[in-house]
Amino acid sequence: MKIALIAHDGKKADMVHFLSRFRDILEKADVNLVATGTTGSHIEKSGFEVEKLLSGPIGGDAQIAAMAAQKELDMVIFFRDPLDKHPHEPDVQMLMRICDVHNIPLATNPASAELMLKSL
Ligand SMILES: O=C(CO)COP(=O)(O)O
Repeated sequence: MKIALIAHDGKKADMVHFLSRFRDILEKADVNLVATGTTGSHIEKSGFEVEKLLSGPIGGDAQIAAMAAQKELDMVIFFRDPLDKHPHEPDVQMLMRICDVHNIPLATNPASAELMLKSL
């Protein structure tokens, strides 16, 4: 089982907090984590093993979308910051579209991500 993790800057602390809350579930389900670069660094610092891709604005979101299109992901958790602007918004939209095209579970906030993890 592979889960992709992405968080905009204003949501990185929320991502780390969220993963810490569900550490048990993630370990029991033998989940492999992959993340965009800066999100991945934060996650790593909190004690998780995670594969780090490029930072989002320079192609990390696109890399995650490519993995989703190739059916390499079981789930995507993307804590977006709806109150901030992002220069790579087209990549963000593309990632979400690809998840829909390939019917990959996508959570964009902690409440939905919690429901998805509890289903593991
Ligand atoms: O920009 C992002 C998502 O759109 C996240 O990228 P980083 O994890 O590298 O900050």
